Parts: sequence; C-alpha cells; structure tokens
Amino acid sequence: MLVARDIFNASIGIILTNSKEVITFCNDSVQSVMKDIELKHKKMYSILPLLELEFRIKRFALKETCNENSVIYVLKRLIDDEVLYKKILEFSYDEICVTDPTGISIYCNSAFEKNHGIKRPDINGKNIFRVLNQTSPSHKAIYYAINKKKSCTIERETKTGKTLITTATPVFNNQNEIELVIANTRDITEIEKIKSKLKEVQISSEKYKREIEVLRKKELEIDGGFVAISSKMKNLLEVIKRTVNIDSTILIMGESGTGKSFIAKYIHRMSNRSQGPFITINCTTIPEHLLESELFGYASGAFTGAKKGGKPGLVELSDGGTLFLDEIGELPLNLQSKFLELIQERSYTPVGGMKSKTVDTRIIAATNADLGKLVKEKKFRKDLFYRLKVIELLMPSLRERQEDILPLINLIKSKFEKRYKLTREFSQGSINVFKDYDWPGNIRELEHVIEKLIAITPDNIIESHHIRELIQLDNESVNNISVDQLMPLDLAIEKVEKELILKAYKKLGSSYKVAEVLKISQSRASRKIIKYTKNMKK
Ligand SMILES: Nc1ncnc2c1ncn2[C@@H]1O[C@H](COP(=O)(O)OP(=O)(O)OP(=O)(O)O)[C@@H](O)[C@H]1O
Repeated sequence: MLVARDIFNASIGIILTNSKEVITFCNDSVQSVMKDIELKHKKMYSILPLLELEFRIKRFALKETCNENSVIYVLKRLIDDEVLYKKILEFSYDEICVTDPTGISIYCNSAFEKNHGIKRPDINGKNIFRVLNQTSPSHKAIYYAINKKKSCTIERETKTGKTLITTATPVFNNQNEIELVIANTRDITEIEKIKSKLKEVQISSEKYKREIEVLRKKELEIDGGFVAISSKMKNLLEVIKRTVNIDSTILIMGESGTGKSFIAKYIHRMSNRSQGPFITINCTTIPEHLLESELFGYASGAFTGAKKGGKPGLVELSDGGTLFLDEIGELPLNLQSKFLELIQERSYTPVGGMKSKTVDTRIIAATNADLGKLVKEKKFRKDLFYRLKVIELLMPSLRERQEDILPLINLIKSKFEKRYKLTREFSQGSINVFKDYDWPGNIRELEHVIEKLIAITPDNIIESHHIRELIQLDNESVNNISVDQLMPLDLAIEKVEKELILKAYKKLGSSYKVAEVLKISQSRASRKIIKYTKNMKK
C-alpha cells in the first residue's frame, strides 16, 4: 500500500498518469534523472524506455482508490552496475527479448521496437506468442527453444523486406527447468545484400572467364581448315610436327600474306601449351616510346602517371603459353638486348623495376624482312638473330604452292558465302586466271579478291573477266596509285555502291530483282536506284 512517506522519499520516483496514461505528476527524483525533458503532459509509454534504464518500475492501477482510472508508477533507482547493464542491453545493435518459460515478455530493448514496429508497453508483461506474428523469427525461435529445451536459430525475411536471424537460448535453474529464454536477433539485411552482390560479381566474373575462353578459342580458330597439299607445305608441316612441343624459339619468315601468323597460331594450338594464352605483339603497331612498357610492364612509380602497383606487360601475360612477336625486324635496337635476355634466361626487368622476373613462355617470331641484311646493316643484333632462328620456317609464296590454290579458293569461297549468305560458282576460265596470276599479296590478296567477287558480282557464275577487272584494278591501286588518288573512305564506298547498283539495275531492269540479288530491301534498292540514275540523267 502506498503511503505519503513513499511519495516524498527522494530515492523513490513517483509518476501519476490519468486514464489516458498522460503524466499528471512526477516528483523531483524522476525529473532530476530526466534532466531537460519536461515529463508533465507527456504520454507515459513514450518516456518509459528511457526511465527503464535508470529505474525498476512498478505500475499500480488506482481504479479503486480514485474516481478516475489513473495509474501510479513507483520507480526504484537501480544501483550503478544495473544501470550499466541495462544501457548495454538497451543500446545493443542486436534485438534482445527475454521471456519466461511460458513466453511472457520480461524485457525487450529498443532494437526490438525497431524490428517489429511494436512499442514496449504493448508487449511487456504480455505473451509474445500472442503479440508477435507467427512468422516472425523471434516467435519461432523462442517457441522451439522452450519446446525443445535447446538453442535454436531461425532466419526469416519480414514483411518490411528485412532479413532477420534470431537465436533463442533457454537458461536453466538448478532443477534443470527453464527459467528464462533469451532471444537475440540481428538484422542481416545489409549482409544479405552484400552476399547477393558478391554472388552477382562471382557469376559475372565466371561469365567473363567463359567469354575470354571463347574469345581465345576464336582468336586461335583456323577458319575452315588448314590447306597444305603442296610438297613445300607438307615439308613445313613435318618440321612443325617434330618441333611443336620443344620450347626452342621459332623464326617464321616469308612474304607478306603467306600465313606466318596463321602458322604461329597453329603451332600454339598443336602444342602442349594450347590451354595457355597466345599473346601477339606486333612490333610496328605499338609506338616506340610505349613499346618497352607495353612489352615488359612497369614497376610502381616507374614514371609520372604510372599506375599504382605497376602494370604487367604482354610478356608476363604470355606466361604458360606462347609469345608471338610479329614483324620482329621492326624491333628498336635498344629493346633487342632486352629480348635477347628474355630468350636466353626467360627473365626480364620491368621498366623502373629493381628485381628481374621470370616467365615460362615459348617465343615465336615472324618477319617478312631480310633479317640477315638488317644484321649486315647493323640494324638488327647478330646474337639475337641467331637466338631467334633455332627453328627456321620459310613460308612459301602462293606462286610456289600451285597445288594449294584450288583448295584455298574453295575454302575462302565457302567462308565468304557463309558470311554474305550468297552462293557463287567459279567458271573454269576464272580458275585458270587464279592459277596464272602471280599473287604478290599471297593468300591475303587471294582472300580480298574472292571476298570482293562474292560481294559485288551480281551473277551466280563468276567469270574470268570479273577477276581480271579486279586484279587489274588492285594492281593499279597497289602499284601505280599516287597519294592524290587516295580518297575519303565514305566517298570510295559510295563509288563502289553506285557502280554495283547501276550494273545490277542495267542487267536486271527492276528494283525488285536488284533487291533480291543484292540482298537488300526493295525500298532501299529503289531509293538507291533513284539516287544514282537521277545523277546520270542530268
Ligand atoms: N594454310 C592456310 N590455310 C588456310 N588459310 C590460310 C593458310 N595460311 C594463311 N591463311 C590465311 O591467309 C591470311 C593471311 O595470313 P597471315 O595473316 O597469317 O599472313 P602473314 O604472313 O602473317 O601476313 P603479314 O606478313 O602481312 O603479317 C589469313 O586470313 C589466314 O587465315
């Protein structure tokens, strides 16, 4: 029973509320703890969590003693340790909920209110199984802990999109009966998000790995096959077969377009390094001042603007595979000694680096230059020349491979027929023209001529005059062209387009037929015919 002595006793706090739980009175003991917050007229439940940190609170309904349904709260100050422990529980990031063995809530911290959207006065002293949703992880975990008498962990996603993980642990008394159940819940929404992002990254990195594999295979793909019917090519293949798995350096020599890069890829594909990378360095395409760092990489802080942590060079990237140095004759003298070291020791020092690095790579070099002549002219190091040509492969020109011409024509024809979705036949006369011609640009020139013939010949049968016109044109363009005869690319494309459209229109006489043969829409064909014939009429 409450007496006046209690009310004015300084160590006890007293709060009176009306029937709506609005504070009508509080003594100095309570107010001194709340410092600046004026308690009077505040709703009791809004300040209860703060008071609970300092006081043990008892609630008495005064229904019988007063006319109104007022409530009196008696607050007993906690000693310092208790205050500390309460604060630890209260400000814990994890939700903490303590129940008795029947599920009656004894204590919940502020994280509980946040996770469940329930105010503590609505749960304190009540059975959590009635208040909490059945699907809530706290509900489930506490239920299992009480029934199975052991710790239980449940992970669930809430309606508000949060992912919560709860562990409920029963605490036993001396008689091995459950005294309390302590459930702590962590909001792992962010962790789950990070996990799924990581998964995405893993999936996409797998995807990129696969794409790189596909690209690598594509790069090494030998389109349609390998033509080697002539005795020169057969002999060459014999040498390749014998040396494919010996790591000696190979020097491939031959005119432009004879298939030096093609053979280098073939060697890599046939070797036991085929699962490793095939790295091509074309010594003419990288500017001289960048060549060294592109090839050998650079160390951290090697020069202003250098990437932090350095950058691996193409040589390092070829580790475990093959390094193909195309146009080796163009390698600047200052880098030739560095390459010599690489070939002899399989080691090199990155630009600005102090330590040398080793690499396990097979080196294949190619050139259409006369390296022996460059050595005499002191433009190429003699020792490097000898180191490179441990195995020498001399690519025969197309002129020297007469037996290969027809199979090559068929191979290249079917490649472009597939690409342009067209079918064309070569007349016997046209094949003779192919065989009689010198092919100074070798297989590459043959490819260009066949591609053009398939793309621009409106007839199904390609005759000798079609080829002659082209070869003549090509020879003129290669041999006799002066710089002033060169023209912007777009203009050149338009010129070819005009020629083709007019030829087709003259022969076929209708835009429908032109569209069908040139594999374009009728409206496009019609537009082009109007455009080019209009200019003619003028
Ligand atoms: N034996 C072959 N069978 C089929 N196609 C080939 C063969 N040899 C070369 N080719 C094709 O000929 C073209 C020219 O070959 P490649 O680029 O290898 O010549 P290259 O000698 O390296 O030329 P460059 O000296 O100009 O770099 C390529 O498209 C290649 O696919």
